[in-house]
Amino acid sequence: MGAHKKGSNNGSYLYDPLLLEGLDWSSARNLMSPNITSTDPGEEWLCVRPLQITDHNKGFLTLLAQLTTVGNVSQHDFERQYWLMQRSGAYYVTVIEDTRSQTIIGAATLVTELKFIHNASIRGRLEDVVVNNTYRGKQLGKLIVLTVTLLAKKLGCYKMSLDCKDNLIPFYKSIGYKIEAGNSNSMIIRYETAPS
Ligand SMILES: CC(=O)SCCNC(=O)CCNC(=O)[C@H](O)C(C)(C)COP(=O)(O)OP(=O)(O)OC[C@H]1O[C@@H](n2cnc3c(N)ncnc32)[C@H](O)[C@@H]1OP(=O)(O)O
Repeated sequence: MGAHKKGSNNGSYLYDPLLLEGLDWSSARNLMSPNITSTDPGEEWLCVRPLQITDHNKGFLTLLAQLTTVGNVSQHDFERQYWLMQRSGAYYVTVIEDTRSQTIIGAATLVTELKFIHNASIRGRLEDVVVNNTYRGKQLGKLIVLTVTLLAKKLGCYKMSLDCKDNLIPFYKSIGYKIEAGNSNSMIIRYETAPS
């Protein structure tokens, strides 16, 4: 399946950046005004691309700290996780860089999960969505979520799902996500030994 093929990148990206070039933005045409896309994000200093190993030095973890607890993640820890993700082929961590300051200002992850069901298909999960608070309200949240959502479709996922706080339901509804009656509960067990 496409999602788990080794990309043609030389190791400098988490996944093949060419995957972001052929996304079909036609279904998102009415969801944003003006119409921005991953290849045309509206400003020449904005770049939507796969995570790179050098993003540790571009504030990627500082950005994630605006989403949740990151903890003490050294460069070594970051790089180990990066290579494990790249080797698995299932992680599509996607970022927005402000190239003027070489800072990561937005991120979202598509995690793909191989299935036996649905004709041995793939499903997608949306994870770790965040936009730097000084850049919010400019459609970059919609842009990064739609980018990985369209990528999931392109990779052949039969569905994409997410967990979010109640106050974000309108945000996700505005870009096409739905609460399915009787089928939208999220349940959890938290393990005390692991950070929350
Ligand atoms: C699956 C997950 O990862 S859920 C976790 C989501 N991430 C977070 O909660 C981290 C902190 N929050 C953020 O980083 C940002 O607020 C985001 C990513 C949720 C939204 O980023 P933004 O760049 O501000 O989004 P964008 O400008 O595209 O906003 C789109 C719309 O959603 C609305 N919206 C954005 N954030 C919120 C919010 N927290 N609550 C309610 N509505 C919101 C905006 O008002 C806007 O509406 P409009 O188009 O009618 O004006």
